[in-house]
Amino acid sequence: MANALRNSFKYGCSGLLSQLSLHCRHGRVCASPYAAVQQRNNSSSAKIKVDLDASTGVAVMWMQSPPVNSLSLDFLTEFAISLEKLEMDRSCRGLIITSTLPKVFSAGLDIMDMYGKSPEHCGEFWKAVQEMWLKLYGSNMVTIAAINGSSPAGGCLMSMACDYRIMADNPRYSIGLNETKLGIVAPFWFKDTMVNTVGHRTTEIALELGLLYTSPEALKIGLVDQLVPEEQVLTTATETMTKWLAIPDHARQITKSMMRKQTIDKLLANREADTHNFVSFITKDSIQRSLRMYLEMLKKRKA
Ligand SMILES: CCCCCC/C=C\CC(=O)SCCNC(=O)CCNC(=O)[C@H](O)C(C)(C)COP(=O)(O)OP(=O)(O)OC[C@H]1O[C@@H](n2cnc3c(N)ncnc32)[C@H](O)[C@@H]1OP(=O)(O)O
Repeated sequence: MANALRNSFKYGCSGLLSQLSLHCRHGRVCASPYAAVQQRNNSSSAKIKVDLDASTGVAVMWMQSPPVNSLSLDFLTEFAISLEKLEMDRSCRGLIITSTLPKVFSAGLDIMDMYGKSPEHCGEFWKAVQEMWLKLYGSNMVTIAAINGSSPAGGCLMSMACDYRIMADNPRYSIGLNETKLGIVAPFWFKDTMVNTVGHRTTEIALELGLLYTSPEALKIGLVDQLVPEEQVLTTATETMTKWLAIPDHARQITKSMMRKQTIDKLLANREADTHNFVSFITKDSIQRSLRMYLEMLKKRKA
């Protein structure tokens, strides 16, 4: 199944499901009758569960991949397929992303998918990371990250790709792009997404030092938009969604596109080179050593 889904990446942004779709009025993509039948049911797969409330048009995507919702190739494949299904479903206007796991929203990219793997695997993995970001950052839906735990690196990228971020008010939870701490470098589109969120100077300091911010610090720099007690993260996201959905879709979507298109187009124009760059960087012996040391550090910290 995962292989079949992954093959859909061959078609770029318009994947397997998009081939079943028709273009509707107002440029909104809608599903074929076949796909619509599929989408009305709430779907659940191994790592992601989606609950779509037909009465409100709001879907909640639960990340449920223990121990830490790391973004593995399989996870990213399921994520992209779930997102694409919702995108094509005319009844769905809003998406809330959250985690079923205690303490962790997402630990970011799965380090095991970058460590000791072939260049072919690394290339496939990176394309899936790009696809996740392209789909989420460019989504027509209102997207809200309900961050109910730590969200480093790729988890922070996923949150920043949403329209609004609500985080649990708990100083034990952290969020940020900490790549340099692993001895790796956030690519330009991670950097651009953060610049668009918190500004150039804050991003410069954050990226060079690989800073992880506690939730109060993240609010202060604007990396998240709101802090609430942990048990209220999802309800607040649902209330916030109602406000966003009160805005006519077409006006909000065009505005979103105006704000984000340039950043998206930059990756679209450089996708191959970006993939090549990642593969040649990540497979270097020195980088592999850094990743091994980081994995050992994670294990030691636990012991
Ligand atoms: C041109 C080159 C471009 C390169 C660009 C790369 C871009 C992005 C990079 C990333 O996203 S790299 C991932 C960075 N992520 C992190 O640094 C997070 C590391 N993890 C943590 O800090 C903690 O695990 C946590 C998320 C705060 C949760 O803490 P907790 O105490 O609840 O859990 P742990 O005991 O630490 O972990 C449990 C278990 O999961 C393993 N693990 C944790 N994170 C990852 C991960 N990202 N990938 C794979 N595995 C992970 C951890 O090692 C533990 O494993 P076991 O010891 O149980 O086997």
